[in-house]
Amino acid sequence: MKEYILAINPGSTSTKVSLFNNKEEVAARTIRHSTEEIGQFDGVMQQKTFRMELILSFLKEEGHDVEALRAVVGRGGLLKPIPGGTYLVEEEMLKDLEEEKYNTHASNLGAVLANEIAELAGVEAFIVDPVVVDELDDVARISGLKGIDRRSVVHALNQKAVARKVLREKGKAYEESKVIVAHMGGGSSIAAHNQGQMIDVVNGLDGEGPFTPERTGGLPLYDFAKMILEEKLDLDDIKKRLAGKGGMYSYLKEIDLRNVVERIDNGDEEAELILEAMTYQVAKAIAEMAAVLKGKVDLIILTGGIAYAKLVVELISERVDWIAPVTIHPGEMEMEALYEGVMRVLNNEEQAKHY
Ligand SMILES: Nc1ncnc2c1ncn2[C@@H]1O[C@H](COP(=O)(O)OP(=O)(O)OP(=O)(O)O)[C@@H](O)[C@H]1O
Ligand SMILES: CCCC(=O)O
Repeated sequence: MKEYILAINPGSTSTKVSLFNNKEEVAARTIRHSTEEIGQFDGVMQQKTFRMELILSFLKEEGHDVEALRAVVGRGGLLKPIPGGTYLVEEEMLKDLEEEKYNTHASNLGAVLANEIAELAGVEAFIVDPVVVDELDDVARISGLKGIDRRSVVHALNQKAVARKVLREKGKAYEESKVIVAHMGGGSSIAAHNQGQMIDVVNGLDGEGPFTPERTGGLPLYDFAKMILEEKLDLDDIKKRLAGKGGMYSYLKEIDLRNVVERIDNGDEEAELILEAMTYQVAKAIAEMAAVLKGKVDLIILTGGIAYAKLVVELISERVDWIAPVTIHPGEMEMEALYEGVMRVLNNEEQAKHY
């Protein structure tokens, strides 16, 4: 009987898979990929077969066959700007992802892998709240240079799921609240949620806002332009410098924040300064979003893997808790949010959207 939902969340260093049945996560695995494993591929799309085989092995080892799947859902990637919701994976979407029309990102594989497995199972594939969910106010799109618009690239899936959960626990509705969510992981995004709409976001992928373990965030533009010319960097070099080899890694050769905290505990002053700078920049981005919400902020929520670090939470909170109370929700709820998104469609509470 077709009863299971398979959720697939491809990240830069891992593929997370979960199997759900009847509101229960019956099996889950985070398959880690070493730098060597990933390094043998030219790009993200070339990793499709490699990751697909790992997902099929997961299913087999958990004692399930693709025939048992009722639907497959993947984390949505860099697509054209679209409203939030659950989308059917369709040809045009796959084409944009496979051609990397809107840039490269591990999550681009979400729809592609979901589609491959759904085809084997003879069922439909979906994505939910992809990273390009666009609810920006028009004023937020203006960059300051005609010809370049700001765009919404944001951990929409986790930001919205966490905001809904935290607010529900406080007896408030997401659609009636004004919150700032800072997702801090390998990448970071900070968004102003105005009664259910992310009306502005600090988009770390495009080089805005705070640096992260591996990304630069915003840079002094003139000096970066000089660096490009002096070092004769091509577009691939620039992308790597901005995401992958930027941020904390460029100073400390470290992307695992736990190791940085350990270095600080052992008296490493450079590590202490860099960590303080990262939290300082996150705090500034939160305050920027407070201005977007005209100072009327019900809650600030810190989430993502980095929110597990007590020191980070303390350093950010002491700079922003004058704006609104700070709540933490470490880690992410992405797998659960993918499942819930699909079930809303399968239960006819919502219509699947077309790309
Ligand atoms: N318990 C912890 N204490 C401190 N830092 C942690 C902890 N767990 C994870 N991190 C840090 O969080 C970062 C990764 O966060 P996360 O797992 O959210 O990222 P990701 O899923 O790879 O990327 P993204 O969140 O951008 O999708 C790493 O720097 C990691 O060291
Ligand atoms: C929000 C997804 C893009 C990123 O990794 O920052």
